[in-house]
Amino acid sequence: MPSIEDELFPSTPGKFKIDRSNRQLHRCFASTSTMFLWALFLIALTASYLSFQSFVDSGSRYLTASWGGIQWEKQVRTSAQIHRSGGISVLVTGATGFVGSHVSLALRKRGDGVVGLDNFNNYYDPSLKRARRSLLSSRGIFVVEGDLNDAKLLAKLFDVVAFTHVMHLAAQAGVRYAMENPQSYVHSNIAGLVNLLETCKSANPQPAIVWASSSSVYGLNEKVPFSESDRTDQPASLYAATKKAGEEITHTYNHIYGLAITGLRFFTVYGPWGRPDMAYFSFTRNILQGKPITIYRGKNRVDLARDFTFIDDIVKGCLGSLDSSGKSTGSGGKKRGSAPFRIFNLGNTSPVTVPILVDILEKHLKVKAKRNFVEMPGNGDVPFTHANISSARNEFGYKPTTDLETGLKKFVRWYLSYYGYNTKAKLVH
Ligand SMILES: O=C(O)[C@H]1O[C@H](OP(=O)(O)OP(=O)(O)OC[C@H]2O[C@@H](n3ccc(=O)[nH]c3=O)[C@H](O)[C@@H]2O)[C@H](O)[C@@H](O)[C@H]1O
Repeated sequence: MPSIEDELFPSTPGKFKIDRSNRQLHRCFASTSTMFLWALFLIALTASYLSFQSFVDSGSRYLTASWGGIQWEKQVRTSAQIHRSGGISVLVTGATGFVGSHVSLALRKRGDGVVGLDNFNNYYDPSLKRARRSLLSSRGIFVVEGDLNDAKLLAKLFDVVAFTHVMHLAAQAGVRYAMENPQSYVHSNIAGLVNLLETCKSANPQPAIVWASSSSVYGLNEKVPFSESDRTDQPASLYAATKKAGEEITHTYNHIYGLAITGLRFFTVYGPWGRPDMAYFSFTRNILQGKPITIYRGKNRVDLARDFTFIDDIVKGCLGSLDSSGKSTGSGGKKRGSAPFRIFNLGNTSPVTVPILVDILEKHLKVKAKRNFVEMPGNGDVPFTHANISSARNEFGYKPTTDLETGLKKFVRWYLSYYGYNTKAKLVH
């Protein structure tokens, strides 16, 4: 008599007898077809479960995510429309950030198509980002709320619009914050960048990319002014290291996939709608509130200096870079020929010390600062920056025109009005 095991597993090796009766063979075929039917049933069950799961997944994504759907696609398409002959269609990442919002408005003003992308993170007060978004929205610029690391979202955006250019400004900024939250720099400045490049390389047509590197890549370089060919292998902060890594990563995408890429080394950008984490901004807030400000000093009490660059000059540099970017040569992930790979300094060429910056703020705010000098902590800061801008000038006519005095006057006027101070610098609400 066959055992229970034989009945259930008739094909178990070593259990078949060569000399079988017809009845045994019949039972064997019967149980094989039963198994076959069970297998079919299980496959059908699994397939219907999986499709139900994907229905639930996509359904919940549409219910919870802030992107997707017919209406959303229409908004993206409308925002990307070009309104001038020879215009470009640009995906601006970090569109509700400081530089991103200014560049988006400038592109829109001259008739280019602009779609923004921003994750509205809370590195600094997101209400400022929302206010910038309202401004963009009032000019017809749609900002998609989403993260650079969302590959599906990026692919969808390129499905909906054949962007000619990407202005990549989304990043984890700030030199000193890198010691508090190092992972956020890796997430945005490395992983997010690679995700974006992956999407761009596969797009058909491939866009040209202009992106924000940083003056901080010069790190401990002491040769002044800083030229693009100077050494950048001594970063002083993780922020700087991720920006330097970005320059290397973009090079590989240019080399392998034929993406046209321009990296811009911004030098301490300031101005209206600026970043609250930066010194000129937080100094203004503290001075108005009667709180002390901390001013770092270098070795031997040497003042720190920055090549502070006004936002309008940076915007001109960004537009010049986009217009002279050249074309990517690849399509669908295949390189067809070489494409431009460029890196430019965008600075002001006239460094100013931090105490002088404070003098100017005091003058415009009409309030004395309570200065507290401390030795520069070893937290990633560098003693000075100074840009040589001849490459950008030769390539696309970059010429900064705003000195710190004029630029800070514009910033202070904006600050007082945005935060509701009256002319006597008192908080109204
Ligand atoms: O060019 C860049 O690539 C970077 O520029 C900017 O970095 P930084 O040049 O360090 O600007 P910022 O913080 O305004 O400090 C200015 C000066 O004030 C000093 N500083 C700062 C804070 C303080 O409390 N006291 C002080 O003396 C400080 O020691 C420094 O000397 C961007 O933030 C950064 O994201 C990146 O884009």
